[in-house]
Amino acid sequence: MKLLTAAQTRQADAATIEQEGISSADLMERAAAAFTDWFCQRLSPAEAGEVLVVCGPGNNGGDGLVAARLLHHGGYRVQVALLPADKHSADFELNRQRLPAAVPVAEWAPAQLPAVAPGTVVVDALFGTGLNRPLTGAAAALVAHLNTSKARIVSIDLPSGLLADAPQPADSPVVQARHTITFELPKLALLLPQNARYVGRWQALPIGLSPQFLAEADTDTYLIDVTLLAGRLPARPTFSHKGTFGHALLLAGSRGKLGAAVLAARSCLHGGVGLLTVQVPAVGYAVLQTAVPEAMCLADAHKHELSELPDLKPYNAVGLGPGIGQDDATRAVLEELLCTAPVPLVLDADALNLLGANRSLLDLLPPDTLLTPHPKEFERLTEPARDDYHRLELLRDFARRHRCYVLLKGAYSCLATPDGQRYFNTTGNPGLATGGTGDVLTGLALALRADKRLSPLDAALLATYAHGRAADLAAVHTGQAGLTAGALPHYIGRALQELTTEEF
Ligand SMILES: NC(=O)C1=CN([C@@H]2O[C@H](COP(=O)(O)OP(=O)(O)OC[C@H]3O[C@@H](n4cnc5c(N)ncnc54)[C@H](OP(=O)(O)O)[C@@H]3O)[C@@H](O)[C@H]2O)[C@@H](O)CC1
Ligand SMILES: Nc1ncnc2c1ncn2[C@@H]1O[C@H](COP(=O)(O)OP(=O)(O)O)[C@@H](O)[C@H]1O
Ligand SMILES: [K+]
Repeated sequence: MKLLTAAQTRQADAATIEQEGISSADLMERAAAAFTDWFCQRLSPAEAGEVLVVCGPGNNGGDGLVAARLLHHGGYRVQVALLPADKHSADFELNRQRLPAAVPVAEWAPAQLPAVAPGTVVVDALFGTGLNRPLTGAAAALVAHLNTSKARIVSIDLPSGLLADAPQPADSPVVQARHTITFELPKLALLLPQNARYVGRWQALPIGLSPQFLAEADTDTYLIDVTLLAGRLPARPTFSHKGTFGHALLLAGSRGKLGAAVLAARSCLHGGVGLLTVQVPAVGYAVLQTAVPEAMCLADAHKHELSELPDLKPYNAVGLGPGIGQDDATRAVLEELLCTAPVPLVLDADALNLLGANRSLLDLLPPDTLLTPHPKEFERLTEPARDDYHRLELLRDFARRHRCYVLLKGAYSCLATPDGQRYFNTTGNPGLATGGTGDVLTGLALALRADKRLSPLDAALLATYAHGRAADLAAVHTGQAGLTAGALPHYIGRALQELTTEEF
């Protein structure tokens, strides 16, 4: 699926209105009805108590007015607070007229803002995608008032004061919502860690925006979801053999960190690789042979660190990084790998830290290499980012300059491609915030990179999505807190199966 800018969202609204021959008020009714359905499914009138709908002057405020009417008809006790404004949108005016007289409406002037009791349910319909500058004056005062009230705030489309897809000063007034209910597609701002305290939990509700517009919209930013991945993972042919799915080499582990090698190796096998060879420091030989009997094992000459690169001819892909440490001998292995690599590479963890500490090695990165840094590792490869938008710029620049794929890991991991595209992942949960889950991702990405049937992009997209999906499947049984990296590989097969396409 595509991610649209605020401007494109407005165009999508307009295209839908034109193509369906409906009025903008009809579309507003549809959007607000979707919001109200969501609301009613979660809170009964008794649970909600008094619902305060706070409306701005534009169409976001119009959504709020429609929601107030629908909630009133649904048996909720509703009152409406209006932000004082000189002008209002036409659909705001229309829905102001349509509001039943039984719903109390008051303009809330900044000098005398009524108290909002703790626990009050507030529907925030002040500003949405039309926000074009940080809030000041009466709007800023109202937002500060709501934020200090301990109300339960639900934002329509966006937390008011938050720009949909652009940075803003850190001290801008923004509503702190518990839930943000957005329309059709998430906005970029909802995916960024720096906005988590405003957004709360978000959900995108379909409102039937023009499929034609969405299909044709020009974008470089996508969501990794089942729609995007459809047809990218071919089924395993009946007469396939282990050679069909490639032979991967995993270089991992050091003294005290052999678990990383075990996790990545198991994950690679569950990811469907044909053959796996793991090279570990000599101290890890018995560990690997016992813990992962399906893998062949090479013992490095060095007891505690990786110090030598085997002949790479047999392999379709090489993964380096999990648990390797940053010894000089291991840096030399990385350098040799970059200079000689005739095969696709996946680099993670200390392989990235070694690159960061030895920046001249970056020029040796073979094209289409996949790097999987978390934000700290990415910073070591580049520079400290001013904010999440700046980090995304650095990410795009890095992937372009080095002609590689970079997966910046997090709650919504973002894959940047050599041609400047960005893909945000939609699977996974906070259960993944535990040691070793990144090693599992490396193993899975290595398996898919070794599969000659997949492009570098498809391998990276499928690995990212299936890793998060495996965590979602696992959490059903383990809960999020009980999720361990060791449990994750057992769910990878099912996650991949869901994505597999049988050709007809
Ligand atoms: N048919 C449709 O299109 C549909 C739209 N939908 C809904 O519409 C929402 C977008 O509506 P919108 O475009 O009217 O913008 P909105 O977010 O209400 O704010 C604009 C108003 O705020 C003002 N303003 C801006 N910044 C300001 C600031 N810092 N401080 C103060 N004022 C500021 C600006 O005036 P300005 O001063 O810039 O002239 C203008 O008056 C969208 O999020 C969704 O909820 C859904 O119903 C689906 C169908
Ligand atoms: N809150 C979260 N929600 C979803 N995914 C998460 C969250 N926290 C971490 N992850 C995922 O877990 C993995 C952690 O990787 P990493 O930080 O390298 O861990 P480790 O080094 O311990 O293996 C990444 O794939 C990341 O996207
Ligand atoms: K809002």
